[in-house]
Amino acid sequence: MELKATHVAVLEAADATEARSVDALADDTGEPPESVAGAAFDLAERGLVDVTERVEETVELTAEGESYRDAGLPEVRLYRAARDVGATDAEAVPMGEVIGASDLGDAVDIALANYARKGYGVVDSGEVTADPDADPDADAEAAALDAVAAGDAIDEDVRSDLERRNLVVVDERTVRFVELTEDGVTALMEGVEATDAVGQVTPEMLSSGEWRDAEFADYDVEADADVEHAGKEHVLRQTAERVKDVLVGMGFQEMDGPHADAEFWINDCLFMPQDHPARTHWDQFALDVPPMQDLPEDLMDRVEHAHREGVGEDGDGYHSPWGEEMARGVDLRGHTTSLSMRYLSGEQVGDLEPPERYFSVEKVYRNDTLDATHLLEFFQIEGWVMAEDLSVRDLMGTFEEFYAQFGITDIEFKPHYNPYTEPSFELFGEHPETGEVVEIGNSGLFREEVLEPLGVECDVMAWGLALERLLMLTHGFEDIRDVHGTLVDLDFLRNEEVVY
Ligand SMILES: N[C@@H](Cc1ccccc1)C(=O)O
Repeated sequence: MELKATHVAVLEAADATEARSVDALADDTGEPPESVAGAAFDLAERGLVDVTERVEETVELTAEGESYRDAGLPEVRLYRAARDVGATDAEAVPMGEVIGASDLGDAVDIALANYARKGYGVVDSGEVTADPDADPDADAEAAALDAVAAGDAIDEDVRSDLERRNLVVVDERTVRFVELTEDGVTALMEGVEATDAVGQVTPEMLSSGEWRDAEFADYDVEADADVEHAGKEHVLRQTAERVKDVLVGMGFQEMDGPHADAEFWINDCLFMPQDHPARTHWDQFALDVPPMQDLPEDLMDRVEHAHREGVGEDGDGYHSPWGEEMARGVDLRGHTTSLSMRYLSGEQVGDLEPPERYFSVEKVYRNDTLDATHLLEFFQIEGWVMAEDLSVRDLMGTFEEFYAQFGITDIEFKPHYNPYTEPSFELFGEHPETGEVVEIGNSGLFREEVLEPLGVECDVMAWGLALERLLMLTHGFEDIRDVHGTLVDLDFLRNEEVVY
């Protein structure tokens, strides 16, 4: 039998009693592993060898993982500090005191993000408890960091927690093994010879004229070609564009505005009291930049009045503190309702006359804990309709019409509370794979306390829907990180076409 030289070398190096790895064969033959793998696949097609594959994983500590292995996990250090200053499960100690007693530095947020999850205690309203029964010496994640450093296997669940915290990285590689078949053994016994047929012309062959006498190997027109993955629009972007088309088709115009905005537009205009828990850095990202100067003074006065005294005849404000300084602070917007406020106030495109419809499909930022259904930044489908005499039926009808365009016809509504809408409704849809009911949006009719300062005299119904959740319902994936970030499902992103 005549074979190409690499094929002969691979066949001779392969064994009938032991599957040998491509790397081992590459060492023996002196050929690069890719050529060995290519030859092995050709030989397998002729039935001379079997090729099997195995995915091998290696787990390694990241620099951050390494640093916690030395200094201790931040939540463990927080727990020890809390116990040192006398916290128990019944005795909460102010956060400042606990942090002061610790050596946490900028690891405080990381400590807090993991503290309760691991049962060390509770962090609430700036105070920390510490469960005396918790045993920091038995911390499974700390033990796993040591195990990884020693090259030992660790528990799957702990591993995914550590991966999520970016304390370990898992590398996967496919290892191929080649084993001689009976036909391969027979072929070797009968004798295989390397053809001197040339597979590829080289520049040297051309300049020396050697090509004239060479015998060329047949060109295999049936051989598999490499798959080239061209750049393409991300499925989320495709879906965003589709959402825009649908809303434009329903008569809406698009809004645009700053990602980093004054709290005034993000919160104060929305009648969110300045001491509302959602306005702390636990929930939103504050920016260390100068306060925003450029805010409409008269609107600010009216908003302040609504907060302090309320609006209308029997209105009653919050009687809680309200300060301009906080209103001028700049945050990454936690919702795009800040854009709705800018437009409704007339600041963005001048005064509006009903009926008007506006939308945006834009990014928002929240200090959430990353998990299968939460991201720290995601796209919100914001929208509002300004018209006389709107009712809950109009709101529901609009959603039914919108979601039907995506094949979703079983939307459910649940009464909800927002400081800025009354009534308010959360929207839910059924996950096509798990059957679970997933929250997909939040909506309502803006209150007088919001509309009057803005100078809007008719009704406004409004909503914020999550684009990623819409995609979960239409495509059935269960983890939002399949489309975002470092854990994305590349096959899905490469091959999925968005057709609604
Ligand atoms: N801002 C709300 C959504 C919403 C917008 C407008 C009115 C009511 C609700 C959210 O982010 O959840």
